[in-house]
Amino acid sequence: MTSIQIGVVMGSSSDWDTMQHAVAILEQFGIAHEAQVVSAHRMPDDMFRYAEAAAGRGLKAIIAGAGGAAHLPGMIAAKTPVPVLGVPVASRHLQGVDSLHSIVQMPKGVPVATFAIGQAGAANAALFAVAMLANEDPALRKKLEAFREEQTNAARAMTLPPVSA
Ligand SMILES: Nc1c(C(=O)O)ncn1[C@@H]1O[C@H](COP(=O)(O)O)[C@@H](O)[C@H]1O
Repeated sequence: MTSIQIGVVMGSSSDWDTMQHAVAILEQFGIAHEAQVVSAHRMPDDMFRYAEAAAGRGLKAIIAGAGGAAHLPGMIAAKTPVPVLGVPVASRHLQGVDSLHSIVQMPKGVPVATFAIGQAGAANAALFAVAMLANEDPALRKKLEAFREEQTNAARAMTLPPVSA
């Protein structure tokens, strides 16, 4: 059995709409992963246990998404040396600016790599995790290069509609 390489955690099942875009990328690249709800606020003991066990379990990175007072990524980072990639989930009242600020402004010494708010940020966090793994995995590096080439070709093929104004 392949051991889990990337952990995906989120503060609530309401974050899944956003965070599933990270999981979709990991699936596309065939990365062994897990996804679950772990909240620093609502289940702090579970969050501590998850973070404390991460390195011993062989996780190479943890993608952590949360909205509002998004302390989850930072608190996980405080309890593990495994790299934490933070995804700000768009919140109901402040559109995720609160989430972004909560995640990005970590004190010196406890870094969280912070991505953009929402689905693109979730997908990019997963692509970043893939790029990290690809440093040690030539086959994965090839897949990533093919993905990027496809993206480039799609952008080159973009056309614009006629002026309608
Ligand atoms: N920011 C956190 C944490 C945390 O940081 O530990 N736990 C839950 N939440 C966030 O609360 C929002 C609303 O959650 P509900 O929809 O469950 O009320 C979610 O975006 C979640 O990430």
